[in-house]
Amino acid sequence: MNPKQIAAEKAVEYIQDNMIVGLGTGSTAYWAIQSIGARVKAGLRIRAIATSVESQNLAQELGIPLVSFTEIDEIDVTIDGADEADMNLQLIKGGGGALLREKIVAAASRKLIIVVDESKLVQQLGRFDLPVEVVPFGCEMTLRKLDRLGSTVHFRTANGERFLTDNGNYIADCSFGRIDDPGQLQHHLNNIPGVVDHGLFLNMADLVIAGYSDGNVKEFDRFN
Ligand SMILES: O=C[C@H](O)[C@H](O)[C@H](O)COP(=O)(O)O
Repeated sequence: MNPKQIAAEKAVEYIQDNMIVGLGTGSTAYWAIQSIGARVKAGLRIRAIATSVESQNLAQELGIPLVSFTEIDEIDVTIDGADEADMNLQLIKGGGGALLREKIVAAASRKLIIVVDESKLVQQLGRFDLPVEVVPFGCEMTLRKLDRLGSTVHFRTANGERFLTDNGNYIADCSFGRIDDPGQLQHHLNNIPGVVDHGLFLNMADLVIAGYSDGNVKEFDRFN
């Protein structure tokens, strides 16, 4: 079994009957959705809310019942991936461009479980370029402001075009190098008009589950 699948299947053990479940996005969350789909088929009764069109489509294919925020105001548990997780459970997310919906879902969740393979565990955030979701209007100006924060920035592209998020925005990938003070960076990013949100998920994760290539799985909580 691959390490992503190992971590994802461990996380799915936390799901119980009657829960509202947040479905993450990406190649690790994919395995969690597959495993939830198999449990639903076997009789598990849950309702789910997806963090992207891609995850929503997968959930529908697997017969997982979906709800929207008009019907619920709290999510019991969300299982999502990450691009980096440090030992304080601070995260960089958004490598797949889904960070905004992921953050909305994470902020509505009583428990956020992050599933990763061992390569995502870092001492300090910043090796992975920080994805920032930017409104198209004035985006060149917004990019300059991100640049002035000390990053090397470029718009993400896909198939030769600017990558568009599910929300119709662009992603600016920002290379800050080692991020010594994520809280301060978050504050600066939140103050740039045109920045919708960014991939720093600070003090949001309750548990990180890491899968290892030797078949092991480890759980890290806030207090480790
Ligand atoms: O926008 C995408 C998400 O934040 C993903 O959860 C993150 O990029 C990790 O994806 P993967 O599990 O494919 O490495």
